[in-house]
Amino acid sequence: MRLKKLLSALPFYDAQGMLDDVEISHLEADSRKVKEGSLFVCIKGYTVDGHDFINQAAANGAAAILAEKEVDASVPVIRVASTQRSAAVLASAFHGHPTKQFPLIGVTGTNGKTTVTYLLESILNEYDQKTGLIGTIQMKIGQDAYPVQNTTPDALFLQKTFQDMHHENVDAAVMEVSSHALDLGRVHGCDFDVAVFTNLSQDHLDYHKDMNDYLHAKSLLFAQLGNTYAQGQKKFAVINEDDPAGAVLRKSTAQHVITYGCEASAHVRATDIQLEVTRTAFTMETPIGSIGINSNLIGKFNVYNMLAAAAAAICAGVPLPVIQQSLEKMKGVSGRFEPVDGSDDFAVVVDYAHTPDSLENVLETINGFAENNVYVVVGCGGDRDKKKRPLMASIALEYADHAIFTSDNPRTEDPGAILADMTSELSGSGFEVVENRKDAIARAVNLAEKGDIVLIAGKGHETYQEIGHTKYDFDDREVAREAIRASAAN
Ligand SMILES: CC(=O)N[C@H]1[C@@H](OP(=O)(O)OP(=O)(O)OC[C@H]2O[C@@H](n3ccc(=O)[nH]c3=O)[C@H](O)[C@@H]2O)O[C@H](CO)[C@@H](O)[C@@H]1O[C@H](C)C(=O)N[C@@H](C)C(=O)N[C@H](CCC(=O)O)C(=O)O
Ligand SMILES: Nc1ncnc2c1ncn2[C@@H]1O[C@H](COP(=O)(O)OP(=O)(O)OP(=O)(O)O)[C@@H](O)[C@H]1O
Ligand SMILES: N[C@H](CCC[C@H](N)C(=O)O)C(=O)O
Ligand SMILES: [Mg+2]
Repeated sequence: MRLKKLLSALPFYDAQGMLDDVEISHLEADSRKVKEGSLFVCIKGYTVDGHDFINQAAANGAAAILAEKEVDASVPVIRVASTQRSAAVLASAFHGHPTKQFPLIGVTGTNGKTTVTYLLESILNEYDQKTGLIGTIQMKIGQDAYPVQNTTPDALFLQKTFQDMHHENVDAAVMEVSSHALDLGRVHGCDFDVAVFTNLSQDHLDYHKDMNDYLHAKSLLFAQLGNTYAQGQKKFAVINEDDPAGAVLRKSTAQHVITYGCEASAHVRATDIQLEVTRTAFTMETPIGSIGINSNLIGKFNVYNMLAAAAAAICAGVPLPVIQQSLEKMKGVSGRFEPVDGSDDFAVVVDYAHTPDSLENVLETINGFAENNVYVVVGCGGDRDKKKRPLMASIALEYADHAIFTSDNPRTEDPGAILADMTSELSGSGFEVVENRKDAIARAVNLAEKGDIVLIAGKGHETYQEIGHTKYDFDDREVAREAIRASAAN
């Protein structure tokens, strides 16, 4: 594409050098991956500054540079106020505005995003729609899956991926939208049709200044839905009525608001909820009728996830019987309340709870079913919100009969220091510290007796443990299975 044509997507820019005949073949934010004809986007990162790699980009064949700072280069330089935001808009234009080609559903909130996107994928598939999916576990086009590094990838990867989805004829796409992505403008350039809010509780206070700042980032998804109605276009905000943050978020958009929850005022509402150890049943009342749901998903928090997915599916025009069939078929999401087989005496559950609220929800659910003792194995990630560490530890102690505190992904932090942060406010008994995660899981399994439940929290579907900058193979489910086998053999 001609650079000048591409730049018509931006309202303002300063140009340095001759742009007339410049042809752009590719957009790239990593100088090491620049090819002949790339537009190199300089991003001031958390670790390094992309502006420092202009020479390498030019040497690799960059046709032009998009920069925020004044820079010298042998190729034309386009200066903008925010390269991150401008790059998102340019990437959308470069790839033919792919998100205008199919409905896009974005899901944000502290907990439940992955679960809601998987529920939506399965509802849309049940409705014979081919879907795209982007989130924490993976990226999917139809049934083909690809690995991802971030829950919400950077804008250049995102827009290219949406173009691939369009070429593969997806009927709709569902994606998780993290607060980091909203704050960093990764989703600028996405034309969302439905925006879903799950809930807000403490997390990521290493990144966001405070809870208000975090809420503000979430609100950007709803603001991005727009405040004007295009001819014939219907856009929806799907909001959790029972979460106090919902009242703020609904004011961030002038589009239609559909609420869900257990309160009588919600548009999509759960009544007669029956929480059982192997299933959850409830009645779902909606503006287009009522259905009974008998689901394999466990816990009241999953009732909220199902309501959110159903409300978004209703907005996307899916009939109620299809929603019902799909929710009832859904087996669960990898690493979310996933049982580990192997013992006839006690139960072992692996779950991705890595925030205070999710840990509390899962432990509350387990306590509701436990015939005997509840054991929890849990740690906190390194290079992440330190403020959640003591909170998670006291929740573990409050709800479990015995807590074993261990390492999650220590990353570049000292595992002992993370554990000290977790246990700093605890006193008395009811917990122990076993730094090595494999040993901690084995310890819990060895302690468990008939009727007990062991919860292994925090890493869910992850198949690695990140220590320093290295990811070592580690899967809680495999480690637990091995520990159960070893304990049965003794
Ligand atoms: C804090 C944060 O968001 N960091 C993201 C950021 O990394 P960074 O700022 O460190 O990048 P950097 O290494 O300083 O590089 C800056 C620029 O220089 C370029 N560069 C660098 C080196 C070089 O030789 N040449 C060059 O051009 C880089 O390509 C980049 O464009 O840009 C990277 C590329 O897009 C991201 O992968 C990375 O996410 C890291 C891995 C991360 O952990 N992010 C977390 C905090 C995150 O975003 N999490 C959210 C929420 C998860 C949840 O739901 O809870 C998510 O959406 O994943
Ligand atoms: N609606 C919910 N409310 C509270 N906790 C939930 C809810 N849904 C799931 N959880 C808990 O949070 C954990 C993570 O769920 P899920 O992966 O769906 O959330 P997420 O928002 O995608 O998380 P992440 O921010 O890491 O991407 C689950 O394993 C469960 O413990
Ligand atoms: N998306 C979250 C996942 C946390 C998972 C937990 N296992 C950890 O490593 O802290 C994050 O990057 O903060
Ligand atoms: Mg997720």
